[in-house]
Amino acid sequence: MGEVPWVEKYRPRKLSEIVNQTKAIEQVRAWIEAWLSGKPPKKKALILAGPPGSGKTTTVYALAHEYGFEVIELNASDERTYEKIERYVQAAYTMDILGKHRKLIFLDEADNIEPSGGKEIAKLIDRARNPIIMAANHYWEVPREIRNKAQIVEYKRLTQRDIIKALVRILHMEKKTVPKEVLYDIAKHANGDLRAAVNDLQTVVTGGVEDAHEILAYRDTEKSVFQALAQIFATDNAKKAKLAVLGVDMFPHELLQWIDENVPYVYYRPEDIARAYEAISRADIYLGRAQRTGAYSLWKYATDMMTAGVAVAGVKKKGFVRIYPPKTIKLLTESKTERSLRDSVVKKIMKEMHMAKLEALETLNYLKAIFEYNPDMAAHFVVYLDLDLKEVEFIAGDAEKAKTIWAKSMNIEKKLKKEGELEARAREAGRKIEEVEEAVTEKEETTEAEETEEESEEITEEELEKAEEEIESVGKEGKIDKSKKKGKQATLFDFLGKK
Ligand SMILES: Nc1ncnc2c1ncn2[C@@H]1O[C@H](COP(=O)(O)OP(=O)(O)OP(=O)(O)O)[C@@H](O)[C@H]1O
Repeated sequence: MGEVPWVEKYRPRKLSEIVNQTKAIEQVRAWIEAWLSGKPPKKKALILAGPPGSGKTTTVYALAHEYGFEVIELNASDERTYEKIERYVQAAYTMDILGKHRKLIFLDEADNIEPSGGKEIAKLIDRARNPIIMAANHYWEVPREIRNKAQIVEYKRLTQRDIIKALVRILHMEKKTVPKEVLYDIAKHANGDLRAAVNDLQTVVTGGVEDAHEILAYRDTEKSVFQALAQIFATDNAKKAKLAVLGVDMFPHELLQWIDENVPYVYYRPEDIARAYEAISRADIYLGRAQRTGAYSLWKYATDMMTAGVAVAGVKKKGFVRIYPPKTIKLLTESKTERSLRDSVVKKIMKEMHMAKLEALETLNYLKAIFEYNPDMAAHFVVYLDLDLKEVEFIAGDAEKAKTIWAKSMNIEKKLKKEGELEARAREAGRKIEEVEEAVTEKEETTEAEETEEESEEITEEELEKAEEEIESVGKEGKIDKSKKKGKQATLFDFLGKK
């Protein structure tokens, strides 16, 4: 039996113990008291909206505890959610004869509800005889029909100070200490997520503080791989396991290593371990095939196998599961610089090619192949994506190759610059010609009847010649088709037409 997860052990039992969410708690209290007064509030559902680990779930359980409700917890990604809500939505509101508690329906991850499900659930809210509370990280992703029927309660992102205070309290109760800088590091990396911070603290304390830095190095503002793995290993629900890796900033083969190495810590029965590795090996086959054939659409199936396939492999150990970073691969030695180079290249691909992150990661693979085999084309990408030399070295994976590509890209840049200048000059010449022509027209219109033809000829002739020279010089550099030159007027109109 594993150790009890500290996030559960130290979850506040009373609303008053919830840190730094005073306004939210007040709103929740007022709403539940309206239910208890016998006259349900205008909005029969609440949406607790805010970042992960800010106290939403904790609020629901503390509320139920204080006001005597039984929580019926449902997950939006569960296929049968609707059915289940329907069952409870109409359940007796008062305590029943068996002395059971009133029911409070808690629907987590409301931002994962499909729009069609949203309509159905909105209808159930209308009929509800029990309080319904939903939680969501992204309020605007909750279906509109549900948002219309629910009161929003906002949860703040916890500050580093809040997090440190909570961690110190836990350490005190556990009679443990960790160096101050580790504590600060945990709080910083948690990015307002107290659950992640408490899990990190337990990992560091149980695993020894020496490797704290190594573990914390993987935490960043994106969803951490630790959280994703913890979710995969905590569920038997295939859909939930698949969703867990969304937002994890990793290639599938890296993720596979993480899952692979953690399987033995999660499963203990040999047959379950075997089943999990079966799923992993299938994922590996898909990944290999994708790599060889360039059919990166296979990544999706690989990811499904390694998440959902592993999650349903058997009976998991109870309690806190410590997730270990993989030891056997280069991943660990991959320096921070390399990771940040990859991130910057991926960002550029996303921006210039209007792609989502996963597509950009796939594209990076194609680019790697192009940089390996086709330096000319690679050079065009360097210019197009505005890559710097370090990024080129990263994609090419070879300093010599990178140099060749870089030199080619410099030539392209030069050519483009020259073309740009030529175009600007051509535009300028065209502008001058227009000015002259306008002057001529004006002159013709205003010329007195007795004015000689010669005089007007004199002015235009001189100006036109100048403009012609300009065209001539641009034309020499290949920008103007001189074959069209037939005479003064013809050349001008040709050129203007070309503009
Ligand atoms: N404001 C808070 N005060 C005290 N403890 C908190 C607070 N927020 C989070 N925690 C701690 O972090 C853990 C996770 O919190 P909780 O489950 O309430 O997060 P959540 O907001 O529901 O997150 P998610 O959106 O990921 O479900 C809890 O066990 C609790 O110990």
